[in-house]
Amino acid sequence: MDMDQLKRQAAARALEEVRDGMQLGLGTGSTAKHFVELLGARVAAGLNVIGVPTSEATRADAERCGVPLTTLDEIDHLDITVDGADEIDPDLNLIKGGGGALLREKIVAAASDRMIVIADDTKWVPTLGRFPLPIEVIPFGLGATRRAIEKAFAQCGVSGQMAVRRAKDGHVFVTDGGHWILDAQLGRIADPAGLAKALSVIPGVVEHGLFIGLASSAVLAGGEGIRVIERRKPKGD
Ligand SMILES: O=C[C@H](O)[C@H](O)[C@H](O)COP(=O)(O)O
Repeated sequence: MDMDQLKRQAAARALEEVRDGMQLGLGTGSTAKHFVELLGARVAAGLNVIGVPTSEATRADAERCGVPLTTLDEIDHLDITVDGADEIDPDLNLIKGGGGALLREKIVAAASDRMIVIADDTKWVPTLGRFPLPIEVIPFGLGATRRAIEKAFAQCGVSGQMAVRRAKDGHVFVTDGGHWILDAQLGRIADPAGLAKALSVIPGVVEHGLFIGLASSAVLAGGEGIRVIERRKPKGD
């Protein structure tokens, strides 16, 4: 079975958790796109839900698939967010942002009662850090922000190359919020919660791709079937 089929299977399993009347966060990326498509088919068949997209790409997909949309200004909470991830560790801490949507994804996940992460099982890692950590930054004063990030890395016992993300055409990648992304090749992040805290207080850092204590469960699709892993600690811990 190819990777895309596995992603679709994970998305289909998460869809089983969706009930009529729910308010949903709609993730971004190739796996979340499957969820939006499958959800659209259920909406066409009469399911009544409303979604908040985590990117302009997902907004376009949801509109194409006929999923009704709203915003976090119009509703006060979400029942479930379904989103992909770049890495998932056994505590269900995540690295996200490979597609550049980490800021809106984190806002939406934090506003949700539950976050279900959907992925093929290659995303499951014993320790986060193999995937470059995306850090969304304000272009102004980037040199100072980089130095502060490097200091935070040293304090947290990690190090590695950091580069401004570029789009395929060579131009600097600009997020939906108008910011830039630094991708940091850290290799192994022994204390993701500590690093998340250290990065969050740096002026110029808008958000980072460490999602700590936000995922409630992970649906992992692999050659041997689907595994659902529930988070042991309560949300927010
Ligand atoms: O910014 C992008 C998101 O965090 C994605 O959820 C993440 O990159 C995983 O994407 P994919 O399902 O395409 O591997």
